[in-house]
Amino acid sequence: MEKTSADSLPLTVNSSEKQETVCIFGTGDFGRSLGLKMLQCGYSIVFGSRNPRMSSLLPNGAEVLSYSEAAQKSDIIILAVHREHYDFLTELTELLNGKILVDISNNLKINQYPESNAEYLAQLVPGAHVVKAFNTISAWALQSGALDASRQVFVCGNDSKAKQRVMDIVRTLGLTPLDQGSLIAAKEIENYPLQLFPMWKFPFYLSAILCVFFFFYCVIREVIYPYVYEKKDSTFRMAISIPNRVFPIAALTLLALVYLPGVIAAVLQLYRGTKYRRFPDWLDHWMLCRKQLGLIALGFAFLHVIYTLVIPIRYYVRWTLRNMTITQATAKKENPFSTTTAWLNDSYISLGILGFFLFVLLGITSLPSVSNAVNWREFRFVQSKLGYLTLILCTAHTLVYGGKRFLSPSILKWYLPSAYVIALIIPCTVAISKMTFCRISFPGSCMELKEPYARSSHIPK
Ligand SMILES: Cc1cc2nc3c(=O)[nH]c(=O)nc-3n(C[C@H](O)[C@H](O)[C@H](O)COP(=O)(O)OP(=O)(O)OC[C@H]3O[C@@H](n4cnc5c(N)ncnc54)[C@H](O)[C@@H]3O)c2cc1C
Ligand SMILES: NC(=O)C1=CN([C@@H]2O[C@H](COP(=O)(O)OP(=O)(O)OC[C@H]3O[C@@H](n4cnc5c(N)ncnc54)[C@H](OP(=O)(O)O)[C@@H]3O)[C@@H](O)[C@H]2O)C=CC1
Ligand code: HEM
Ligand SMILES: [Fe+3]
Repeated sequence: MEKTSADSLPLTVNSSEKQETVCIFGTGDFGRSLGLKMLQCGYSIVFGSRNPRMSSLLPNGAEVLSYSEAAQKSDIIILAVHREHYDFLTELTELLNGKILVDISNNLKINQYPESNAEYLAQLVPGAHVVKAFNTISAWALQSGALDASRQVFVCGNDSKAKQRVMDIVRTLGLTPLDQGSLIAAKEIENYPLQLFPMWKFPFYLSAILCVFFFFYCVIREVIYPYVYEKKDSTFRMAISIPNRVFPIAALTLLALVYLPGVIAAVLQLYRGTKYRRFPDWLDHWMLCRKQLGLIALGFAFLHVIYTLVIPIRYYVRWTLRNMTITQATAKKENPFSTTTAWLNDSYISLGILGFFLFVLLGITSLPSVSNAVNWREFRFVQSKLGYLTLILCTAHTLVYGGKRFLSPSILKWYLPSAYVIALIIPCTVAISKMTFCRISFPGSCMELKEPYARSSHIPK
C-alpha cells in the first residue's frame, strides 16, 4: 500500500541533501513510531511486513512491501520484531548478506536467553553486520517527543563501519549514541530497560530498615516507657516528635555511610600495601551507590528541617510553654537567663543550618547539568572535602544538641540511651578515621578515584 507524498513532512535536515533509504521490518508499535520519527528527520522509509496490504496506521510517506522486497531497497534494516519471530529471517539470509541489521529488541526477563538477542540474530544471519541499538528508547517517547529521560541510545556491534552508520542515524534523530563496544556488550544493554533503579535498591532498603528500627526504638523510650511507669498517653509523639528524631538520625547515618566506604577502601589499600587490586564486590557496589545514599540522606534532612520549622505552632509545645509560665508565676519562682544554655542552643541550631546549607550544595552539584559544568577536581573538592565538612557540621550539631545531658545516666530508659547517642557512633567513627587515615594515604590515589564515577556514569541518572 503506497502512502501519500512525503513533501509535506517537516524536515529537520537540509532538504536538498538526499537522505538514505532505511528499511524497517515489522509494522508494530515500535516500527511505526521509529518510522514516523525517521520520516520527520528526512529519511525515506520502506516497511517490510508479513501482510503489506493489511498494514494500517502507518506514517504518511512510507512504503510497505513484503519482507524480501523491502530488504532489497536498503542496506540498513531495522528489525522491529520480537526475538521469538526471528526465524523468518533464515529464508532471507542470501538477501541480507553484507547488510546492516539493527537489533532493537528487548526481553521480558533479565537473562531470559543464554545469548543476547543481537548475538542470536548474528548466528541466524551470519552474513549480516548486526548492530544493537534503540532498545532503551520507548515507542511512546519516540512518538510524543518526551525524550528527556531517555535520550541515550546504547550502540554496540562488531563492524565499526556499520556501527558508525547506525550512530549517525541516532544523531540525526536528535538522540545521543553511546558506543558500548562489540556485540558482547549487547547482553548488558538488553538488561538495562529491565532494571528497576538498580543503584537505588540498597540505599532504599537501608533507609527503610534505619527508619523502622529508630521509630520503634523511640516508641519504646517515649511512648511505652511513660505508659508503663506513669500511665501517661504519649502516643501523639508518633506524629511529629518521633519522626523528627527518626528523619535527622537517618540523614546523619546515611551521610556517614556515604563516606565510610572511602575510609574502608583507604584502610584496605594500606593493609594490602597496593592500590592496584580490585575491591571486594560489596565495597565496589557500596562505592557505586554513594550518590544515591547521599541524595536519600538529603531528602531526610529536608524532612527534619520542615518538621523543625513547625515546632512553634504545635499545640503540645504552646501548651507546655503556657503551663511553665503559669506554674512559675503562681510559685513566684524566677527562671534566670542562662548564657551557657543560650550559647549551646544557638550553636547547635547554627551548626545545623550550616550543615544543611552544605548538604544542599552537595545535592546541587550532583545534578548532571551542574556536574557537567565543573571539572573533575572541582567536583571532587565539593563532593569529598565539602562533603566531609557537611558530615562534621551535622555531627557537631547533634553533639552540641545533646550537650550536657549527653551521657548522663538519667537519660537511660530501660538501659536504652537516647536514639541520637546511638546515631552518633557511625558519624564519629567515620570522621575520626578519616582524620587518622587521610594523612597516610597513597600518593596519586586521587587519579585512581576516577574509576568508580566513570563506571557509574553510564547508569541513567
Ligand atoms: C547530597 C549528596 C549528593 C551526592 N552526589 C554525588 C554525585 O553526584 N556523584 C558521586 O559520585 N557522588 C555523590 N555523592 C557521594 C559522595 O559525596 C562522593 O562519593 C564523595 O566523593 C565521596 O568522597 P570520599 O572522600 O569519601 O571518597 P573518595 O573520594 O572516593 O575516596 C576516599 C578514599 O578511598 C580510596 N579509593 C576510593 N575509590 C578508589 C578506587 N577506585 N581506587 C583506589 N582507591 C580508591 C582512596 O584511598 C581515597 O583516599 C553525593 C553525596 C551527597 C551527600
Ligand atoms: N514498544 C516499545 O516501546 C519498544 C519495543 N522494542 C522492541 O521492538 C520490537 C517490536 O516491538 P513492538 O513494535 O512493540 O511489537 P509489536 O507486537 O507491536 O510488533 C511486532 C511486529 O513484528 C512483526 N512480526 C514479524 N513476524 C511476526 C510473527 N511471527 N508474529 C507476530 N509479529 C510478527 C509484525 O509486523 P508485521 O505484521 O508487519 O509483519 C508485528 O507488528 C520488539 O523486539 C521489542 O522488544 C524496543 C524498545 C521499545
Ligand atoms: C536548617 C537546618 C537545621 C535546623 C534548624 C535543625 C534544628 C534541630 C533542632 C531544633 C533539633 C532538636 C529537635 C528536638 O528538640 O526534638 C535538632 C535535632 C537534630 N538534628 Fe537538626 N537541624 C538542622 C539540620 C540538621 C541536619 C542537616 C542534620 C543531619 C544530617 C541534623 C541532625 C539532627 C539530629 C541527628 C538531631 C537529634 C535528633 C533527636 O534525637 O532528637 N539536623 N535539629
Ligand atoms: Fe546499590
